[in-house]
Amino acid sequence: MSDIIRDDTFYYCEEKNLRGVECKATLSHSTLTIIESGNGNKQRTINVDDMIGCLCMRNQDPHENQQSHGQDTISVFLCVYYYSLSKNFKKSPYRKRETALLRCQKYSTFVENCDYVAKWQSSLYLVIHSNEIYPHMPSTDLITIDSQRLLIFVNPNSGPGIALKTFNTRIRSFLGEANISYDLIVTSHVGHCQKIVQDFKDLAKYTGLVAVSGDGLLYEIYNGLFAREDWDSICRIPVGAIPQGSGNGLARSLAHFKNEPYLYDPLVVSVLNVVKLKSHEMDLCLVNTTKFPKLISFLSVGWGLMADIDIESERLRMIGEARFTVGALARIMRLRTYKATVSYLPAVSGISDEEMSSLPPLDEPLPDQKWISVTGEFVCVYSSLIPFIGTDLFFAPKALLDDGIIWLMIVKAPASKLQVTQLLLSMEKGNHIQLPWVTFVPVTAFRLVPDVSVGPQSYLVIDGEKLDTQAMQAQIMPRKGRVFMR
Ligand SMILES: Nc1ncnc2c1ncn2[C@@H]1O[C@H](COP(=O)(O)OP(=O)(O)OP(=O)(O)O)[C@@H](O)[C@H]1O
Repeated sequence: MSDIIRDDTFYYCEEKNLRGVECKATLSHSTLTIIESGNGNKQRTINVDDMIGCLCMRNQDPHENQQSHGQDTISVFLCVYYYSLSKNFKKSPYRKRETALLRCQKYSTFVENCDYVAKWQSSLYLVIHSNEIYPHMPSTDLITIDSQRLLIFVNPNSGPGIALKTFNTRIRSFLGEANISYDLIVTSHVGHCQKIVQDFKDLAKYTGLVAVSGDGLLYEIYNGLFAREDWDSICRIPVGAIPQGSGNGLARSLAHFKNEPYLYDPLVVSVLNVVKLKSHEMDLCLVNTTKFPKLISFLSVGWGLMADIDIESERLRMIGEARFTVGALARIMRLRTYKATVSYLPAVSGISDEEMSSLPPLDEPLPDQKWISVTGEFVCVYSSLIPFIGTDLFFAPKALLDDGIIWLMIVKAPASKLQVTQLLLSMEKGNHIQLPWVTFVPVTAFRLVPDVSVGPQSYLVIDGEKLDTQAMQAQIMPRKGRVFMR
């Protein structure tokens, strides 16, 4: 097979037998195959896609040294870490941590065996980790694992407040197994992460920026990047999402794209997306509001019912994502409607890139052509770039990372409490888009002008972050950002 990168004889070891059984190990671009010598039936195939890293280590087993009277001082071990897809007792799929331990005794000295295992280790790194040339980096030198470094932000107050503990107890060991270097910043207040990203001189030296948090810290990362002078190049730095918040739409959506068993253990599938260091282009959205002329959104813009639920349930963040259910019940009991004009540019309207870059600003009227406007009372206006806006909120079932589309939902009044309940319940499976009283359209831009002169006001919520009700306009920025996804 031409695909073979390395093959050699090792001893396949288990915890209780560190001498191991002689085997042949063959590494290709897609698998590591270990076959017991003289017993072709005993074969183990590990998908490269499931591997996160490997370590080279010396024999540490005191019993073995006693048994062999200290004679085995030459062996070197190669430990491969992988997370294979398995099924639990309920037959639900999950990622199970496994290791393959191979003992090398090819040469008569420890140093020679060490050198040899190091060669295997380098080959494994090359196949496990993406060696893509990162567009945000100043140089196009060959990227090696030693030159990769992540800047990781942890929000200790995300969701139920265990993000830092989770980092120390679980995430750190994933990074160790993957041999990924990193700098860690624990955020201390609102806006801390955004300021660091905005002011960090040498940010392009990092392979990527990672948020161990909810979507709120990711919003700070994107807006910190957007505030930089080098935005046009630095926007290509990959961003990673490790979910610890009460709203984790991006992490959930990435798992959905890869068909990964997210619900069983959101952390493991999300860490896998980061440590492979493979990135994909992602649409972003430019949002102008009356008070904030330029914001970046990677997730959603909401106003009305769903925005109210998000904001009013924030004080329940300690209960994690269940806060949205409790908040929804409270809001449906006191259902409100709001007056506004909503205008949108359907994605099928065949608008050129040039026209997109010269859309009228928020304070100027929209052209009649191509734009559709609706004035009246609304229950909810909500948009998203990606499929999931929360773990159980499958808002835009057809959304892709880089489809160039803002998926816009408009729910006009009147709508009964029953209808609104049906809307929220059917969102779990993405069936809300078929409800006859829901308008769900792919657009490239939209404008919302609330009538602030009357009645109760809602919030304007961008990626889960609250603004007072104000006029806003959003437009797609196709493939402007990047995200870590294996
Ligand atoms: N140390 C901190 N203390 C309090 N707030 C912080 C801290 N660090 C960051 N923040 C802010 O917390 C907000 C919410 O963060 P995050 O998204 O991580 O958690 P979350 O529980 O999912 O919240 P939400 O669902 O509101 O986004 C962010 O907007 C960020 O500005």
